[in-house]
Amino acid sequence: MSAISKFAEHTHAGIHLETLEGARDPNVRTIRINLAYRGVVLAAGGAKYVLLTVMHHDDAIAYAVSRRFTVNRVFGLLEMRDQQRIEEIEQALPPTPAVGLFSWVSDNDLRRLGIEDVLIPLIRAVTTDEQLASFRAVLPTAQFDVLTGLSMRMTVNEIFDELAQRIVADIDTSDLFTAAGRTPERVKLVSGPHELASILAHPFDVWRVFLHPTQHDIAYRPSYAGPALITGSAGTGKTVTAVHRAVFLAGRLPADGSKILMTTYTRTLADTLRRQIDLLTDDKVIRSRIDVLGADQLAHQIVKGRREPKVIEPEPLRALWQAVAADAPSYFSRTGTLATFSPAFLQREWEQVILAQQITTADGYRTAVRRGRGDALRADQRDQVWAAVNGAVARLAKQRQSTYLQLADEAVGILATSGPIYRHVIVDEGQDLHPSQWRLLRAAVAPGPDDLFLMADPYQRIYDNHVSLKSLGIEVSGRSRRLTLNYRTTHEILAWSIRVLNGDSAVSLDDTVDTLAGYRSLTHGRPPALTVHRDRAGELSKLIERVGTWMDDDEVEPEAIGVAARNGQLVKAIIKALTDAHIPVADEKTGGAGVRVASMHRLKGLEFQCLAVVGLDAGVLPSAQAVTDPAEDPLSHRQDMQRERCLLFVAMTRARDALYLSHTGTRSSLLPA
Ligand SMILES: Nc1ncnc2c1ncn2[C@@H]1O[C@H](COP(=O)(O)OP(=O)(O)OP(=O)(O)O)[C@@H](O)[C@H]1O
Repeated sequence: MSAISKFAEHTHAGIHLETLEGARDPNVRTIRINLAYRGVVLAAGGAKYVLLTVMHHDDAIAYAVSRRFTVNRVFGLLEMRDQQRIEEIEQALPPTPAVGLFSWVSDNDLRRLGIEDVLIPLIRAVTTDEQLASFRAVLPTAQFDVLTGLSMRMTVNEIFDELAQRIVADIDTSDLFTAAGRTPERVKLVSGPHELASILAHPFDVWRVFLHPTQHDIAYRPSYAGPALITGSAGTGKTVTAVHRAVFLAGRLPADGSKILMTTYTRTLADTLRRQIDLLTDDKVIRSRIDVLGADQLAHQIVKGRREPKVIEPEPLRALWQAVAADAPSYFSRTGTLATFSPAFLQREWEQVILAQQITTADGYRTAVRRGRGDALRADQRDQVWAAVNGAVARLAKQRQSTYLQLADEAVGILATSGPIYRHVIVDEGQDLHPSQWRLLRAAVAPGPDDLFLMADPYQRIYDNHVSLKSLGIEVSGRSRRLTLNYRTTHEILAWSIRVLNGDSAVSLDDTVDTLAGYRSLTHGRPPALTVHRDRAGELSKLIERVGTWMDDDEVEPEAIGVAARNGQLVKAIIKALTDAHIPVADEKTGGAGVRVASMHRLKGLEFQCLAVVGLDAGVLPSAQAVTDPAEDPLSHRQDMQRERCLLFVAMTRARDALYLSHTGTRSSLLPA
């Protein structure tokens, strides 16, 4: 800070900078920080300077001498390459192989995608993915990105479409400073020492400062004419992008009390969002304009303005449906046996058909379309279901209790008279919201430009809610964007996780079939480890060993370690085993810090440096309780299985650097071979 301040004070800043002999780039200089350290600086023209890095003296000189900066002819970006290393590699190159990794792409197509001419011979020599990966540190990032996409067999056109919005006309390739401004993922132009200090205060939260161009374009677009939908699979920075948008929009709000709502699936996730907003801005005015609430909290808060709502807890609710199902009449099933409706079936029918479509009469239910609800019901069965559901609703009313979905419906009614309460609504984890919650969000903001900004990943749908936004009056057509680069997980972990999805396709909230094309990670690491055990005790003792190694040998903080299992019983057993082994376990209730042990569902939206997913036995995953018997209803069975696969996918993609998997006895059929 003091070196930079001194530098800024002097009008003839250039005099503090030293040029270097033998530098690959004439514009690179170094600046003294103290006796031990030097900064490397790029003179970008017109008395503008870019601080590239700060290193020990000798390292700084070596860095400064080797790097070269150019302006990309297609995208106008400021790019850096390790010219010295490239020259060394080129000298050692064998003759261009007949079949290289990129033989199928013409030189012209490479150029069209922004690859520099000088790099083409090097690229032609690449024959394997590993070789390409080893070039990561020497090639300009954006060009390396393109090559990774090609190596994954994305077509030239697919990549071009991703990049098309970034093409710039009339580029002056000698104007480094303008190019720096076009490169927000690498360069941050600061207004002064205060902004610089706030950046240096959180060096590990790189996303606060540098967004990927697609993320940046999405988050900082001046305006969307209406609701916008951003999809992207796990770890592609949806939350980060949403947080940037929230702060950007909050900065533009008039000072008339207008507010932004940022909402997500649960209260815990809302807490995470709140922390991220606090990291991005310390401006109290901006902060005060953003409400962060879980979707249920929002419904509760609005109803609370009118009356004191009493929400039924999950356990009594389950008991209530059990009682209702026990009283319901029996019927002959498709296989000719006498059957009764299960409590889970009745509850799902209520939530997924009746509440979802706001059906209020028996006649309405008799003719309702039961999209995604498996086997058809005969008219007499529908009357039975209707009577049973009405029984449950009447019991709830008698107890003066409501479910959160009922509160959401009530809140919509309240807003219909009071009018919208937010200027913008931003939604994270949108794939799991219920139609009642969507109606509430729709009612919370007046239709118009920038009303709804929605983030969702249909491959991470782990509840039953399949929503068509259009049918709920939320039209996103022409305003959908996709994020494809995974910033969290290594290539090795991601490859395993994707295989769990088994090639299933998922329908997005805008009714299109989502695809994982181009979904990729740029970092590499160890492949996931999978261990098998004879009994649970053995499995848990290996888990303790694993967690111990992460903490002791790899020096990972306990809070950066997660352990996931499919059910609550296993979670309890793991907590006990870790506690007995004197490993600190996080406790949400007391706020105690430690390793986070939770069900797969509860890890949604979070991330861990090291993650263990245990108890992946055939009898545990898929969960028998959560999957309909195929003989009873094949369509529901398929949907339930896909949901279980997504759940495992969500769990595995919480891992950043290390993923450890284990099971006792026969492995789950959902694990890839
Ligand atoms: N541009 C970026 N630069 C650096 N890190 C980033 C960037 N974008 C995202 N990240 C990091 O990648 C990780 C995943 O980001 P984020 O949680 O926003 O993704 P997501 O799409 O919401 O994930 P999920 O759907 O799996 O919850 C986080 O650690 C985040 O800090």
